[in-house]
Amino acid sequence: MSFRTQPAPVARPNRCQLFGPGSRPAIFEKMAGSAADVINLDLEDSVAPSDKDSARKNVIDAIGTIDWGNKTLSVRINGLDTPFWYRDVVDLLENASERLDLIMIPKVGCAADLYAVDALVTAIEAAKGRQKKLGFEVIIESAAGIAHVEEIAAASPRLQAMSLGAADFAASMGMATTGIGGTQENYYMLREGAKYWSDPWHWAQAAIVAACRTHGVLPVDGPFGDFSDDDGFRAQALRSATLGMVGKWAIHPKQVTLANEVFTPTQEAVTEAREILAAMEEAKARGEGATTYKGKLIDIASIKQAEVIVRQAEMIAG
Ligand SMILES: CC(C)(COP(=O)(O)OP(=O)(O)OC[C@H]1O[C@@H](n2cnc3c(N)ncnc32)[C@H](O)[C@@H]1OP(=O)(O)O)[C@@H](O)C(=O)NCCC(=O)NCCSC(=O)C[C@H](O)C(=O)O
Ligand SMILES: [Mg+2]
Repeated sequence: MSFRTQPAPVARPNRCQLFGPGSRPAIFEKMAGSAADVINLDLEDSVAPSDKDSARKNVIDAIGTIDWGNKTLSVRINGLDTPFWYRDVVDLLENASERLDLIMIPKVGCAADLYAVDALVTAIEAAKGRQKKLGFEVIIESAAGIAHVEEIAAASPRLQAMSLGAADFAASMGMATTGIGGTQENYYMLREGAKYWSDPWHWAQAAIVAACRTHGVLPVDGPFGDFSDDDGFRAQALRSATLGMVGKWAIHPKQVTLANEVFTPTQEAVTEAREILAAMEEAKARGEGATTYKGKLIDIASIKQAEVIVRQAEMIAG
């Protein structure tokens, strides 16, 4: 381990982030009643430009009037390249109740993007005497975002989570696909006539996880567009969880259960992790740093791996 230790991210469940357009208030109660840990009310790309003002009003009203339970409540503002974002921030901070936990900043490209929003938020919080400090989450969904991912992860103490936005990311990178996440037909290796599909999102996910873990931010996988494909969603989510991501977006309510299942450690995994910890305790008592568990090597690094699973399970159980 470096002399600089790895900071822990905020300790709250983030297995599923359920999105809904701010222009569709009829679904807000349904979102609040879902099993998602995080609710994202959207002012950005699911809202037509002509509906931006009314969506903002819907969202501000809903923050204060709907019972969101113990969910983390987030609003996705418009991008910093639009004429809408400053009004989103000003109206939310001046008029929304303090039930709002986070704003999500889309299409961030550099640390200065967060600096700009932080400056505005900080000024309004002080002017309005808001007691609760607003948190941030960001989406990495451009070539600039992934190129500057580490400086973005380090950019603001308000930053709690970072997601990969596969749709805008693919567009910005010039990727030859209209798919949002998942397997891409033409991304395969060929060996002796057989195709072996690879994962075109893998490298960006790994870069996001590394940047997030370095700076104590939660890494999250973004949308999976084909909500009729449960197996495809599950496979994408399992890959993300294996890489170190803590959750995934749902763009339809049927994806919530799938995400919660994948990002909740199974009882079997928790039992095994606890057994590894117990085996290492016994090894330590014998003065050994390494031992075997079910015929495999375990050592001091195994303690840290097992602790990740146990901590996650305990945090979800509350
Ligand atoms: C995708 C949808 C437009 C589908 O809506 P709809 O046609 O109404 O679906 P269903 O008829 O199957 O709905 C079944 C019931 O579920 C309710 N419903 C629908 N959507 C939601 C929701 N998001 N939350 C809660 N409940 C929902 C319906 O009202 C039906 O209820 P009932 O009649 O009582 O049975 C729609 O799901 C939708 O708008 N999804 C969210 C879209 C969104 O927010 N997109 C933005 C995030 S993804 C993105 O931006 C890309 C990213 O930035 C990137 O670059 O990668
Ligand atoms: Mg996007």
